Amino acid sequence: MEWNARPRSVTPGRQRWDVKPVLGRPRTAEVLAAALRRIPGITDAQANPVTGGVLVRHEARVHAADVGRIVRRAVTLIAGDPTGTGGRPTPARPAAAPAPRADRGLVVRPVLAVGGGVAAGIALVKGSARSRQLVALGAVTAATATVLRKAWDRTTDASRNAARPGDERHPLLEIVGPHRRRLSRAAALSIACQVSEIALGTFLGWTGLVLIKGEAAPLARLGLTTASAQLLGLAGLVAAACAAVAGLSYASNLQWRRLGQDIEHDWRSRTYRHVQHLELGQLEGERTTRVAGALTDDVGQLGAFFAGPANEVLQLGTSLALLVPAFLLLAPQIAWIAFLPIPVVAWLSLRHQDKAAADYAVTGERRARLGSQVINSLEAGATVKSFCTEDHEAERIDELSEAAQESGRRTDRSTIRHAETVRACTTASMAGTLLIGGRSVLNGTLRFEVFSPLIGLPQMLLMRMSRLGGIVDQYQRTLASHDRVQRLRALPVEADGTGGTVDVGKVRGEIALDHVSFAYPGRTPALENLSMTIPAGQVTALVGATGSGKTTIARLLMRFQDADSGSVLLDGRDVRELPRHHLRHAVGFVAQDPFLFDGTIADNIRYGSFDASDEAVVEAAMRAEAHPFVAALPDGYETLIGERGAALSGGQRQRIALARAILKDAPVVILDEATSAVDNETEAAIQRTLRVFAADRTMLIIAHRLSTVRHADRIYVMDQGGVVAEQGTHDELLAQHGLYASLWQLQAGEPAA
Ligand SMILES: Nc1ncnc2c1ncn2[C@@H]1O[C@H](COP(=O)(O)OP(=O)(O)OP(=O)(O)O)[C@@H](O)[C@H]1O
Repeated sequence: MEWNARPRSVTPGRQRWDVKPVLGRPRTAEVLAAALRRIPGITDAQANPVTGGVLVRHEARVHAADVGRIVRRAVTLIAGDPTGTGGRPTPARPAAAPAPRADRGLVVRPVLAVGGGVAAGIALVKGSARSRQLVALGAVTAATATVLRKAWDRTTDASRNAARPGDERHPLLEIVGPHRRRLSRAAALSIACQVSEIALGTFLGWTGLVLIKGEAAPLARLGLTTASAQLLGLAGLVAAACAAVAGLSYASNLQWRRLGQDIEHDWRSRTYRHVQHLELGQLEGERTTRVAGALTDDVGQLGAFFAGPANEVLQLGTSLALLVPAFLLLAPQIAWIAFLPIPVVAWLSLRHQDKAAADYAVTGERRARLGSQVINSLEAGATVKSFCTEDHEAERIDELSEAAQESGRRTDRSTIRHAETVRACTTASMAGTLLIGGRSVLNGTLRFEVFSPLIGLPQMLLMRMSRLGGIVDQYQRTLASHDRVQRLRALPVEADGTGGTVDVGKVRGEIALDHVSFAYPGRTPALENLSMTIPAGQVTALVGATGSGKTTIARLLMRFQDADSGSVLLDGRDVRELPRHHLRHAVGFVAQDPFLFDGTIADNIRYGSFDASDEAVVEAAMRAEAHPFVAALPDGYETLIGERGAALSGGQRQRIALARAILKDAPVVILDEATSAVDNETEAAIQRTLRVFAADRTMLIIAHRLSTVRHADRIYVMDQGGVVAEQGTHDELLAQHGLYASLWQLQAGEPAA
């Protein structure tokens, strides 16, 4: 039989698999790896479409066999293999799986189990009816304890994600964070509400008793001797219990919802703050939609769990805490059947949880891809139309949407199947309680007065139990969301220099690169052993081949990236030692593709210099040659420019960005192709004003158009691999008859002198 996934090696915390469906399919490999990485407890996953190998790293406490099941399940979902075994007999545990945690329990538990089994056997064969019932109850309790213990172990293991090593708190406690007081308030109200509900159920049971038997003994003991007095008393009690249930339910629901909102707001603000301080390289390495998803859907899920399912869990717990002792005290002979569904349902939920982990991860990954593609296609509107590829884009979305729909359908199927199985179990148990309890009443071993009020109570509990599947479902989603948010929060923030402060007013602006080498991850070096000086108070230009590392130099100076070796110095101090904010306050930077925010022109010019006066804004715009076109707009500086400045031309956008940098008034200014989109005449005007602006500051101009830099004090001509091919003034470079001279000849159409 053909196989889809089989383990190649299994060592503690690490498994290698051969996975056929990823062979020669980079996209499938990517989706599988990303889906596996989403699963709580799996710290890393790589899939190689060339070799078909999948490497999974996981936390030490997650069992190797569980990881094996998850990998198979995810492969099955992605490959569409309905058997769920990868087409190959599934070994109970991958070949070299590590032994389960060695503890004394390995010896003690079997001994206890064998001893308990023998004792139970004797009681069943030789004991009385009562002892048989007690054995049944003991078995139910032991099964419940075992399954719940396993569930708890798993959830705590799953919570220890790689992002927070050493943090032993349960993820739910971590999610609640500082809102424990509200949680306690909400929990207290829920418990009170639950007690009222059980009281209401008991009163209704007593009402039945009065109607059938003519009296309810507990009420007679309260002095209500006649049936009509008891009914009247019960009416009052029922009304009071109803009012209490309604009031407490309202108050507790309000508290839970507020708790959910507080948690959501708190996590969103803290996570967004963290994201803002991430290293730029890290942020650029993450898909925007993925980050946005974590900040919206995932933090929403954290709050939603507390707004709903957490309350249900507590209500279920309270019902159990009240009903189990009540049954044990009053009707131990039917307690075992009333509570039999608990271990069964808990076990089913656990099994479902195993499957759901992989299902949700694959579904989530496919949805993320769909969302990302939708945004990409919408943003590329003009490109799509110009290439007439509307249908192609629609097909791409169709394909991704179908994939998401397919895995969503599978997830829904297994979730609904689980919920219905749980319902069947609880209903069967309800019927069993009625039959066995009824038989006990008939044969006189259970008094009707005791049985009557108890009949309705487990029903309430079991109805809640039937929602356990949904709660586990939500819990699973919450853990996965928590894990994704934590992974985002585990990305490193920018480290700050410790070499003292920088007084921006005193920065001279001398920049030096000293034997700098730098390569972007996985790429050949962008700069190799580069040394150059950018003197203070002068205009220096970088020109040369595309991809020769000009922008990279600016990024190293801004500390968007750090050099792999060598150093970048500002006024003789290594930029890595300076506080990033001080350094960036000292440098004005206009990027190749400047970003304009959705807002007015004035807001955009003022961005970062929020206290600047209107006059200062207009003056900066004049220096950037932006004023004439802004003044001609009907709303002038108050004109709204749309997302990314969509309502402006490329050249207009550049001038707004230039005005923003001018307003910043920094001692060092870097212009990276800052005027590449403006016409020659406007650029000449900008250069004239910039010459005045540059008089007392250091200016680094990166440009392809040589007319932009011909007046620079020094020009560096860069060549591939980040090396300086030539340097000098415009005239000196022309006289060299080298690379610069030929570029000039090409652009200006005039030969070098
Ligand atoms: N974020 C990035 N990740 C990986 N590689 C990058 C990244 N940015 C730039 N590179 C690579 O580094 C090299 C230098 O790029 P850089 O942008 O510094 O060149 P440039 O001289 O400014 O080019 P251009 O004149 O076209 O703007 C190029 O090979 C480029 O592909």
